[in-house]
Amino acid sequence: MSGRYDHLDESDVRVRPSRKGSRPRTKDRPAHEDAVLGVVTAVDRGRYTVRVSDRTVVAMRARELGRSRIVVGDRVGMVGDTSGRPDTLARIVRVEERRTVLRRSADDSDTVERVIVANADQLVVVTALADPEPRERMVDRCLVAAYDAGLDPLLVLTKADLASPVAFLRHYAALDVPSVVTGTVPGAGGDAVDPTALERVRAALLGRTSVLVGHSGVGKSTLVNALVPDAARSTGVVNAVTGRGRHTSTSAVALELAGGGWVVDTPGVRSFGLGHVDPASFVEHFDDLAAGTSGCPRGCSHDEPDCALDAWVDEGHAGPAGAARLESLRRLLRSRTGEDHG
Ligand SMILES: Nc1nc2c(ncn2[C@@H]2O[C@H](COP(=O)(O)OP(=O)(O)OP(=O)(O)O)[C@@H](O)[C@H]2O)c(=O)[nH]1
Ligand SMILES: [Zn+2]
Repeated sequence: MSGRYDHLDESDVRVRPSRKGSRPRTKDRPAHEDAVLGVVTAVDRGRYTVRVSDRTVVAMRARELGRSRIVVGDRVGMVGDTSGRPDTLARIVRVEERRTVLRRSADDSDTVERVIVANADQLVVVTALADPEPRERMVDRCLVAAYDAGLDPLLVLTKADLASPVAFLRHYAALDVPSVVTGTVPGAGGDAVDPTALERVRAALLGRTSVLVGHSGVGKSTLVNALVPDAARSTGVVNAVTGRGRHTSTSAVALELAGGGWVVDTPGVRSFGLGHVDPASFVEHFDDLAAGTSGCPRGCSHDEPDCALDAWVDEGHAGPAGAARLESLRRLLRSRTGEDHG
């Protein structure tokens, strides 16, 4: 980003719609000092849907932005017609620095990573307790992706009306991953999410930008529809065949929660390529273990006989949960590789 705006924070930027028909500014004036700021909520074939405080603007990218990608969650500055009226088109002239980036690569050996969501706070891993059976390995991989991206993980366990969460949650006890259990009201049809459970989910998402990921059939759409009843309308994309408000594109879309916060649905994302995750930096997410790695051989995978973490844990430096924490760390590290991409 240009250093020209370093002295500005968001509240300094004047937000006003540009007048219709205003002329392009001359080259030597500060570029786009009157840009209107917004958050990208959807991307579809070169058209960006951008939420400004009280309106939704459709924009295209200005040529001056070059090849850099703009993704859901990006905070952007726009010029041109930012009124949001039908058939108007604004121009995105800058993208603010990203606080976090959630990436995916097509698979573990793929070095081409794509940012899928910018500026998210939380990665919500939606897993059914039954029908389909929970896939621990896929959950592990999502947790690795969350830690790596600097997002807080949250487990949302659906279909508690069909099976108990106790056994599944045991796998995650040592990781201190927060979880919310939800289900539908028995006998009320598959789509009536239990209101008390829904409130717990809502509370966990309030005021934050949360990216939802989950395997097909786990009840992600059911949950999104319950959280954002007008989801279909607000995305403006309704499947012509089913009419059920399914996204026809596979790109992420951000939905605004009543009360504040965003839910980012990622219809096409079932897993994350984790080839870029390095064991040495990953262990830093485990404060109690990271300090014990100073005795490790150079380039230690932390999952080999010479790893110093076994002794560290045996000597009690990581507390009573140390052994379980180390086992969990190693399980997550192993989930990076292998065939099952969930
Ligand atoms: N018993 C029970 N059924 C549920 C629950 N949540 C969703 N379902 C049902 O599970 C099925 C799948 O739910 P969806 O919300 O479509 O799942 P999804 O995760 O969006 O899956 P895709 O549409 O394949 O992406 C539907 O038949 C729902 O009615 C739940 O908590 N309990
Ligand atoms: Zn080690």
